[in-house]
This record gives sequence, structure tokens and C-alpha cells, in this order.
Amino acid sequence: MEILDGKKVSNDIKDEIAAEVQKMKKRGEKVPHLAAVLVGNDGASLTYVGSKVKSCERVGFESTLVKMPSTTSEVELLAKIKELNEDNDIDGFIVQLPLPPQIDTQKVLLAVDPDKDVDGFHPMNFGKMALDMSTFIPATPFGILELLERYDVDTKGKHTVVIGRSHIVGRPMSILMGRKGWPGNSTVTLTHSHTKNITQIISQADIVISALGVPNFLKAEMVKDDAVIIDVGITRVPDESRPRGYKIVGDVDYDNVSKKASFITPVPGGVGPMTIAMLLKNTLLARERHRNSVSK
Ligand SMILES: Nc1nc(=O)c2c([nH]1)NC[C@@H]1CN(c3ccc(C(=O)N[C@@H](CCC(=O)O)C(=O)O)cc3)C=[N+]21
Repeated sequence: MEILDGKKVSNDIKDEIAAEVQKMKKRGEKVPHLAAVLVGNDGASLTYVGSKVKSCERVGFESTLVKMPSTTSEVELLAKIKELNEDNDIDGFIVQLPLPPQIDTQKVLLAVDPDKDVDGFHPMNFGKMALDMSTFIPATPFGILELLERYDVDTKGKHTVVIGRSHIVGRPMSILMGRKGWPGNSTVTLTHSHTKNITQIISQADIVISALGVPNFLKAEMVKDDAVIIDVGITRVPDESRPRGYKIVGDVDYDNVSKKASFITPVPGGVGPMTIAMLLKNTLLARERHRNSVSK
């Protein structure tokens, strides 16, 4: 069994990005600038946005954190997005999800300029992804592809079973794994809450990508020998013995499943850190495109 070490690979990617930023600086160019909009003060969202800002500092990007109260109206958020769309200094931005219930998430995602949509959540970018056009690939699926590539995991002709059809992980992942090329060329089954005989389907998988959010859902008995296991689950479970008062648990019963797997991602330290690294990568891409389009 080999661990797909997202922590290590994400650090390698950040080093590569930092080197690119140094080159930009030497050429006297503007460095990439990422903004993140956080509405409300959900604990987990605060942590993620905080680590995005910290990672920007580490690679030499500029970053802006826009904090808005949980009572923010849709009109107010749309006005902020318009401002960021028009701000030439900002190369890319994200609106942290989930949003409070008074705000229509679909409207918000449609309002983001597709050229600044480093999350890859705008329908234009999602459509381009599905059509193999160059675009921003959502950071979590992008991170999983990058891990498979860097560990030389064979995906061609393999049966990939994706668990969960969320717009930000399961659905795009199912498209990406079936695309031409590598990592891709897989035969994909997308499973969800209405899937019949889900355990039987999972037992046939060469590659399992679990993006469900149910701790310890995937047990050793459910997977084939030598399967590749990608755990996208991140659930906070109260744990008084930890300094933060909680621990993070994936969808996979790691101790037992890892004995059967050929490759497996740990939680924490697997897909999560890759998500942040690929967001930075998309932001670098946004800056390069921006520069090439306005030649500055
Ligand atoms: N617009 C938007 N874009 C996102 O990309 C987005 C979002 N909204 N909303 C929430 C989800 C979740 N997400 C994570 C990012 C990093 C870790 C991560 O770094 N996890 C660490 C542990 C972090 C911790 O200690 O809490 C790990 O797995 O090792 C996890 C989850 C991005 N998301």
C-alpha cells in the first residue's frame, strides 16, 4: 500500500508556484492576487479561508479577505462581486460556500466573471471542463487528478466509482475521470443517495472516490483488493483531547481499508491540502491569462 501524500505533494506544488512568482517579480511583473469572500462566521469556513490566505503569503501572492456579516443580503453580495469583477488588481476570487439561506447560491456563482472564477464553479467553466476546453478545473477534483498523476496511478480502462454528486466534487470528478487522456480514460459510475445496490457497485471499483461526508462509511469488506481509495470526506467530530476540541474524520475506515488498498489518501493530509494548492495554481493561471490578454 502506498499513501497518496497530499500534504507533501501540496508543499511541492506550492514550492513550484513560489518559484514562478519569484520569476514574475524578477521580470518586474505584478504578482497574482487572490481574493476570498466569506459571508458569516461558520467555524470550518473560517479555517479554510484562513489557510487559503496563509498559503497565498507563503507562495508570494497578494491576497484579500472580504468578510461580510451573516445578515448580508443577496443584493449586497452581488454588489461586492461586481466590484471584484471590475477590480483590475484582482486576478481571481472565490466566494466561500455554503452561503446563508437568504442568498441564492446559483445567482452568486453566475455573477462571478468566468475569467476570475478560480473555483471553476461558473457554468461557463463547468461547461468548458465537460467539453475538454482549457478552463479552471474545480480545486478539489483538480487536486485529485494531480495526486493520481504524480503517483503514476493507472486510470486507463479502470472502473472508477464516485460516491456523491455534489456540484463541487462528485459531479465534476465523474466527468474528469471519464475524459480522454490521463488521468482519465476511466469507466465511471456516479453513485448517490438513490443508488440501488451501492455496496455491490463499490465492490467492483478499481478506484473509489468518496465525497459523501459520512465518517467511516467505506469499510474494508466493501472494497476490492488493491483498489485505489480517494477520501474526500472531511467531517469535524468533537474530541476533547485535541487542542481545537475536534478531530477531522474522512469517509473511509482508514486503518482497515488501507490494508487492502494499493493507494490511499489519508484524512487529514490527503485531498484537503491539495485543494488549496490547486486553488493557488488556478490563481497563477488566471494571472498569466490576464497578463496575456491586456499585455501587462
Ligand atoms: N468556494 C469554495 N471553494 C472551496 O474550495 C471550498 C468551499 N467554497 N467551501 C468549503 C470546501 C471545503 N474545502 C476545503 C479546503 C481545504 C481543506 C483542508 O486543507 N483540509 C485539511 C485539514 C484542515 C483543518 O484542519 O480543518 C486536511 O484535510 O488535511 C479542507 C476543505 C474547500 N471548500
